[in-house]
Amino acid sequence: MASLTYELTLAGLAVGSAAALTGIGLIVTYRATGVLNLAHGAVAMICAYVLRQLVVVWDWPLPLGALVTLLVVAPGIGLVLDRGVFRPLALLGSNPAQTLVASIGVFVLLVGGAALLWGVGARDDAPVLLGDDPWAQLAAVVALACLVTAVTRWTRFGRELRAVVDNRPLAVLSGVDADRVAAAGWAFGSFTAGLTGVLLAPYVRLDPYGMPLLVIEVIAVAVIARMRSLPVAIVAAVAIGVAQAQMTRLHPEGWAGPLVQALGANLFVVALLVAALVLPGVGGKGRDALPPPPPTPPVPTLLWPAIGVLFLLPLGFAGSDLHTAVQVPALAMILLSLVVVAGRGGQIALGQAAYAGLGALFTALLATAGVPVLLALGLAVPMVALAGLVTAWPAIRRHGLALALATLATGVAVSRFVLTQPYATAGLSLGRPAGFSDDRAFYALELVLLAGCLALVAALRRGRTGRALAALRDHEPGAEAAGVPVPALKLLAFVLGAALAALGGGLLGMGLRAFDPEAYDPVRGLLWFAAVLVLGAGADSLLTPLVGAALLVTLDAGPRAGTAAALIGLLATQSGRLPPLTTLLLPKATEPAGGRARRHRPSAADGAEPPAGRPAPLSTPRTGDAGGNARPAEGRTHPHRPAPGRAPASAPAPELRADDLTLTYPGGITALSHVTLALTPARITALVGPNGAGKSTLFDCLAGTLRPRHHQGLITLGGADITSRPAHARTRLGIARTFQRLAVFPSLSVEEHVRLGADRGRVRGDPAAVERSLRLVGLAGPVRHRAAADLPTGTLRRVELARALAGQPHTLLLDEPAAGLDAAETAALARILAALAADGLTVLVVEHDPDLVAGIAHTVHTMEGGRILS
Ligand SMILES: Nc1ncnc2c1ncn2[C@@H]1O[C@H](COP(=O)(O)OP(=O)(O)OP(=O)(O)O)[C@@H](O)[C@H]1O
Repeated sequence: MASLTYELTLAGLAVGSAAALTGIGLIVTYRATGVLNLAHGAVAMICAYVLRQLVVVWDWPLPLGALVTLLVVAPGIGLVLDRGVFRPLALLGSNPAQTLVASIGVFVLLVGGAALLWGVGARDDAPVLLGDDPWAQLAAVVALACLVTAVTRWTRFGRELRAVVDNRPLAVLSGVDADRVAAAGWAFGSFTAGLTGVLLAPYVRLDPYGMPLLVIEVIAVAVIARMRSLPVAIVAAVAIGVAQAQMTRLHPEGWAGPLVQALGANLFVVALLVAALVLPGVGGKGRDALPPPPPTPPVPTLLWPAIGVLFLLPLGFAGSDLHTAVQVPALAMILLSLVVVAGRGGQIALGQAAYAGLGALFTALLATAGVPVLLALGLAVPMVALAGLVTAWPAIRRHGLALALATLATGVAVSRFVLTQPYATAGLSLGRPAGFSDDRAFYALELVLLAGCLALVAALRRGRTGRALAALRDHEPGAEAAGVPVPALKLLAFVLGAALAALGGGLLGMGLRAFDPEAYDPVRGLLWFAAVLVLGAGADSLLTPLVGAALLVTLDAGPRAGTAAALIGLLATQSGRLPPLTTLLLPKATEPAGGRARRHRPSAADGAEPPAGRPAPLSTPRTGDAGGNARPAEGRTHPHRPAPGRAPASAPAPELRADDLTLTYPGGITALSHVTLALTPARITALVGPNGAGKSTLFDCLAGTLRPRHHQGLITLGGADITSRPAHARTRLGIARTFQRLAVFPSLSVEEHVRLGADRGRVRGDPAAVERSLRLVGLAGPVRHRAAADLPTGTLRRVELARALAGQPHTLLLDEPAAGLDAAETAALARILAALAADGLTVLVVEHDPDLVAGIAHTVHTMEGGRILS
């Protein structure tokens, strides 16, 4: 027994060493470049193939082949990735989500390229480089980690690396060549990937798909090490490797047996899932969502019948052509699911293949149990939607890269623990519905279902939910401030995406007349995600799934496997620099306004259309004595002159107050210390003070962006405790806010912004609310149809204000509303705020502009050092 334990420990050490090596490479690349390289495993696979080519096919001596592979090819790949993909992206100022898409592109490109060059079959003749002594492998890994640590601690390069990691712009200003540091990071990272590949190749299946995915699972090790600590990465890798090996000894009876065996073979997947869902580490501060789409024109109405005809053409096909075409509508539905989640919702969803696979699996299970197959599919879709709810619930709370990893890990886990396990898939049969067994009839059925799904998604995109999803994608805190329940909406996107993917997956299985887990491999999920982004889901277009499915199926049916992956991967590596390809099918973009752009010449009669680059002043007339000139005395009553665009106040506004708030940030800074503040209803309260006084923190506590615990103080509205109410719920209670840094949604038009506010505010369903708000801020002219991306700051401040007012709040919180406004615009703003207060609105203004404060505020509070002084 002891010797078995030792043998298994040795086996675990070998796996753990390879995992540790991957962890070291990922961490060094991440530290030097900020990129979590999902393509690390694909580089490992390419290097393993190259060594095999040199040594086995071309008969080079092993040491020479190894030297060339590890010291020339591997670092060379890293340098090419740096120069050709990631540095240009960094120069464009890409966000982490774009970088992640590019690394998925590299992954898909290398997998497709390897399939094209070496075929998809597994090779079992990879040369053995180091022998199979795990202690030697572990020693090599520890030596490498020590070397990296020594270089970073004690060399000039190491100091430069640490400077770049801490603060890249400052390091560059201090004369550090950050590009050189990044290039070295890429070269080293690729070297470790190459070493992992050539060490692992003799012991795992060397094929284009298997090894890259194997290495992706090992990202767990780097996440556990918080993308920082090499010793933690090594210990975690070895511990998981050894635990995984020891689990192979366990053979419990009954149902647990196969599950424990699956766990023993996939412990790194479990670790990745737990690490991505629970541990802090990667992402966090980065943008959660994919970037807003570039401007695209709406699909011309005439194009749809043409596309319809193209999709009807295969009904005239026969034989293998028709059989191949059967896959297109099914795949289009899966890609449509990605348009909803990633295109409109902006969420990075890398596990969509799993939902498609579950759709096919549940359909097959029900059909095998005797349920008619069409009914089985109908039942499978809500079942997978439920699975989507359960799996997305923990993932949606993650941000940035962690969300990407969580969805990827979920997809891989479903694939490893369900789709590929005999206990779930043995003895399954999957056929086609009665009456639709021949390819032509089945294709027609698919077309009907696809048309229904397209109509459903089109309706969703046009309505409230579509607007809210686009807002969520463009600016999450802004969407929340507009009353959008962000977690629930993300969940809805994932659930809807899972349901559509399940329908497509089920049809794909029926088309093939079998449940084939390979059709739903996680690598395919990455390919589909990249395809949708490259072809235009970034542009959020319904054309994308149709074009994408036709392209992928056609290329995959060609003579060379891997063509589709290589092409999509190549395009994805250039994402951010190329327009989405489906836009090439469309006429040139004019004015992007959520598909409703209209060309319109400005005229005086149009209202307040601002001249280019210079917005017109707000349209509110001077009201009372708060017109921007005279300072209203505290407690003085204004003549009640309602703002012309605002519904008359019905009841007095409830009082919003903070009581005894004390808030300390994680770094130990006490931003608020026993602060009490009450906003007098129907009055303007200003909060002033030096930088760092705590104004924004107090503002965020009132708005719900920050939620103190109860022992840290109380926030009440009309006497009711709202301390734990989230921001969107406070918006619905009538507390609207704007942001210090503009929170607008670039892809939405001015009018859509205001509609969003009206959809989710205190008063909903008032048909006049949108017009009133637009008129109030002077945006009722043709400018209402223009996308926010095209407008200057002054106009956008008015858009934000109109959005906030459209829900008819009783309390308005404004964080530096005059930032970026010129004198005329500031005076106009003062007039409108005075009119709003005269109309019964409670206003809080955090502002640095003394003139604005002096002109409008009834009460001025000064803050300093986290306290209210007066
Ligand atoms: N997320 C955070 N983590 C840690 N410390 C923070 C955070 N946000 C603010 N602080 C610190 O809390 C203190 C109060 O900051 P706050 O932004 O509320 O001040 P402010 O008066 O709004 O300043 P400004 O006018 O510059 O916006 C400052 O010392 C700031 O550095």
